[in-house]
Amino acid sequence: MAEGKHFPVLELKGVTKQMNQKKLVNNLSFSLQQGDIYGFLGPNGSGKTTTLRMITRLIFPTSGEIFINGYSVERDYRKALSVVGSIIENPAFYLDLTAKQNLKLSAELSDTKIGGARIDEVLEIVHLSDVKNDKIKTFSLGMKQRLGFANALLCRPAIIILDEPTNGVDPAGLREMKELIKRLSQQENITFLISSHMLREMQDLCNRVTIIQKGSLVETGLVNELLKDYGVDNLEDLFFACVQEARQ
Ligand SMILES: Nc1ncnc2c1ncn2[C@@H]1O[C@H](COP(=O)(O)OP(=O)(O)OP(=O)(O)O)[C@@H](O)[C@H]1O
Repeated sequence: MAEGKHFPVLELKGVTKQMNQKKLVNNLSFSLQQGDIYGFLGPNGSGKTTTLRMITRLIFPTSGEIFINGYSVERDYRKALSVVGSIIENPAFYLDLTAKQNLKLSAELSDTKIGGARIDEVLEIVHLSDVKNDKIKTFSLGMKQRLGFANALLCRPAIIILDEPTNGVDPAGLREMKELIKRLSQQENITFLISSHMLREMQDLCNRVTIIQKGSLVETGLVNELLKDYGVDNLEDLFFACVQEARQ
């Protein structure tokens, strides 16, 4: 962590992304504290993926700045991104290699030094030790998803970023994923930022939400407090109350 004072694990300060005269993300500011599970919500095309891609430096903001543990993603990206595990695009694994071989390859490509013991450790955390020597082509989608988590865990991240992780996952896989996220948040104190349209699942999982629309912040805060403020009892109603209010 940057020296001196306590920083949010992730902080966006007035971040804007403009493309072809259009503001895909508009002056967005919010911050994430350690150990929380954040839902990142918004209608289709509201700028969630664009924001997550800026946080992980796949694209650059037009203006504004992003900090991770106090380090600027633009100016100090090695330090900033060394604590980020992300699953933004679908994790692409080599189907003819085993789970362990895939993680080994990923570890070799990483900026951080990752030993063989850590590879075994992350496979254990996601309960894939028994099949670590099986080829990925024999894996179910749920197992591939867990391997994606194992891959994100390799660098001992402070934050894991997930872009619509529930897409195509069956109910058993969904339950497994939610349990895994809760366990990692509690036991490893990992912060999660999860973009999703599955509001019921997000209600089970998240203690905080950030809602955006047309690239702009609509609401951010503790789920329980926002439910009270808006006089609703579930995240779906909260979402529509926020998004409709912003439309007017
Ligand atoms: N490379 C690009 N060039 C121009 N416009 C883009 C580009 N990428 C995304 N957009 C536009 O930016 C807006 C925000 O897209 P983004 O994918 O960030 O939204 P999202 O909230 O993740 O949407 P969804 O929930 O549908 O995944 C959309 O209008 C999209 O068409």
